[in-house]
Amino acid sequence: MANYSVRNQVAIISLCSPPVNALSSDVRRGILDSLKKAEQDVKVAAIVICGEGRTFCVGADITEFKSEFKTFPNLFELVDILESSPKPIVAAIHGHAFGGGLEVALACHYRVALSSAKLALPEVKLGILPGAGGTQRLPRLIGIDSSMQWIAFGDEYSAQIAANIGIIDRIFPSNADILESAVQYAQSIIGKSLINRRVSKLPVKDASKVSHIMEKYKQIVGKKSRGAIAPMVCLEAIKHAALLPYVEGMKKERMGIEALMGSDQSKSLIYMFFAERQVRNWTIPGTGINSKNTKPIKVEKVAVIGLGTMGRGIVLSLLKAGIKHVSVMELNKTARENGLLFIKNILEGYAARGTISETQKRSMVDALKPVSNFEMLKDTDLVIEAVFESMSIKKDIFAKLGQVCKPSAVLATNTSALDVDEIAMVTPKPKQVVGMHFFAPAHVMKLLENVRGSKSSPQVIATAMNMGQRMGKVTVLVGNCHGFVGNRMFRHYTVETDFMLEEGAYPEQVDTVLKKFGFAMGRYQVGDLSGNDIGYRMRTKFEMTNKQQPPGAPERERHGVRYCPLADFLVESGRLGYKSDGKGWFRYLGKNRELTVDNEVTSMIDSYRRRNKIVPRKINGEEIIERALYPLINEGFKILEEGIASNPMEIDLILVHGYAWPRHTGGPMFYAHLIGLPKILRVIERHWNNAGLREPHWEPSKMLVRLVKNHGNPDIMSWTTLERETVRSAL
Ligand SMILES: CC(C)(COP(=O)(O)OP(=O)(O)OC[C@H]1O[C@@H](n2cnc3c(N)ncnc32)[C@H](O)[C@@H]1OP(=O)(O)O)[C@@H](O)C(=O)NCCC(=O)NCCSC(=O)/C=C/CCCCCCCCCCCCC(=O)O
Repeated sequence: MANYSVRNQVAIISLCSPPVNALSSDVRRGILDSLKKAEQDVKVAAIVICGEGRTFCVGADITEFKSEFKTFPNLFELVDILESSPKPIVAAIHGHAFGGGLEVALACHYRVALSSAKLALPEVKLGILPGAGGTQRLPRLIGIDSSMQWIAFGDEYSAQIAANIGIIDRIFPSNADILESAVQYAQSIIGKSLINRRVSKLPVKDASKVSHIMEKYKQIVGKKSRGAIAPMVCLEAIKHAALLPYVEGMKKERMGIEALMGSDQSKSLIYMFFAERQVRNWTIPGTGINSKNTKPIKVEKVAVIGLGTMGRGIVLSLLKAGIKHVSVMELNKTARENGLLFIKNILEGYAARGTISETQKRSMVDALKPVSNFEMLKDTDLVIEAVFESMSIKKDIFAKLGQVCKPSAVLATNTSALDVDEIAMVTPKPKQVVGMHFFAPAHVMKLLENVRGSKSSPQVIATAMNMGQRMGKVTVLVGNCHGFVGNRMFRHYTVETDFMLEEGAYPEQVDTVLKKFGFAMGRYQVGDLSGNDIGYRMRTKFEMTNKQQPPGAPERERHGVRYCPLADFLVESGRLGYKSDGKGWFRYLGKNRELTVDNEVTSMIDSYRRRNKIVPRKINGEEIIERALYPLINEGFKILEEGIASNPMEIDLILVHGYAWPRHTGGPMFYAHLIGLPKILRVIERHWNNAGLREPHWEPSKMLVRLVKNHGNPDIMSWTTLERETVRSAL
């Protein structure tokens, strides 16, 4: 709804729909009714639209997208009604003016804002476009070039930047009273002509350059938003602002939003939006323990052990989170000096770019406390161990931590696959131990996979979850198993793509198909970028690599299971990827590391096939997608079945934020839901029937089988509940 009052000739329409004043049908109706009152009241000479509570308005109510967003007044009807008002309207912005909220502001005749306010047209991130005139009004205010930048990427901008380019007419200090300031501003414009204040009537300044600008953004969007439809539709709509009168441009904008709204990509992106918020409400399956009934321990002093790649990133994340005391312990002198230098350089970079102020930088540097022995960690609240991935080294460290740290200290291990319970058992209080699996580089990557050990106490889990959120990470709580959620699932992707290489595909073909699906890089380029030796080291631990096999052992089998050694050959011939002189699955040439197909790799694959009498066959794109992605989905269901994740959203967040799964498909589980579970199961069963135990990753998840058998193609939101009911009724 909207509240209405009048103060000294100024009508105030305040949006009132906590927590973020989304433009639900009630709010739109409230604005319209209030506007009518203001227009009819002869004592009113100007109008202010503001937001109650923490923000101006975050845009259309996303929860209404399925139904109510069309009811009168629709948002695009409302903005035209506002703009045509005979009385001047001032938008008073604090907090956020996002999406439809900014479109409402653009339809007002003046816009004022607190300096702390943020503005954006982020609809593209939900797979739609600003369909309430945003693509037509913004170019008339700031030009085609800047509009494409704002709308095709959907990023937020400060009120000051918005003022610099002409969106905001007046900025007030962040501690000013926005309503009071806006009312005074409104009084100052009473009686002024509105001729140049109706944005839809303005010309587009850089209209003549539209083709050139369009080409530029098409290129950028093609690279940055691979496979996403909405950014291109946004660009098209903005182009029409330059070429057509407002009313005609609006028709094009309408066509654009009609094409996008309800599309699979938009559904996926909206699902992601809610998943990112839902994940804060963590729960331990089957226990009743959750974020609502468990309080974290107060954390003021944190320590990080190890200043290698992971440790450095973790320290930076803690500093950015505002932790004022971060002890860093690295016993190797060179690693310590390099690590500290790296951290300081990154902070310098943030300050130079204005991401943090000089004062913030200084206080972050002051917060760094190098320590040289375990004793110095005795009053630390949270210790994050980030040393080399070796069980014996980690156990050694935890045994020492268990002796010196105070009983309430939370002891976290940053491991990507090791058993958290085994590490915990060397301490006197295993309930204080938890896993915190960061992704490299930890100060950049948004994902944190927190691992609950079988003994971790609820309070300790809550503390790790809370710390992840303080660091601004998408923090997902998972159970303890080999590889946790992400690595456990992703392994199948690499295994099955390698099998396709054996059978007839080549790395460039696989990568091209995966990029078309939306991955920023294909499986083989990712291997080259992160280093093919990482997987090799892991396989070495399980005595699987080519070199470790006794003479005469079957080349295509390990421990009775199908195996493809091509990745081993690659590493054993020194082709680790980018880092080994640009040689990996591909060759990377020149300063720009241009990816090229390397005949040496092609010959290696061909001669391997000849040696093993494999007659290569043509593998099409559909088969590549199914075989690369479906085993991973199957594993996702096994993870749900075992309670390692408590719902599909958690799995999807992990794959999207940690493994670059294309966001616009919603992650593997949402993608499975879009494809339909019966089809997914059919393909999995076909492979399983053909391969059997030689390819165990195709063994269908029991949960998936049960869901399809009992419910056909149930909605993703009901999967875990239906599974629980089925299992309960079977007991
Ligand atoms: C940055 C934020 C604004 C704030 O962040 P933060 O402070 O961290 O708070 P959050 O935790 O994120 O949010 C708090 C709670 O609020 C909920 N929330 C947030 N935004 C919305 C929203 N827009 N709608 C509903 N609910 C919202 C959030 O879920 C939290 O809830 P909870 O506490 O977890 O329960 C951040 O919130 C943010 O970024 N929000 C999103 C902003 C955004 O994306 N805005 C754009 C929305 S889309 C829009 O505005 C579109 C406008 C054009 C519509 C055109 C309409 C015309 C259509 C006609 C065409 C007809 C087509 C027909 C086709 C057919 O027939 O089908």
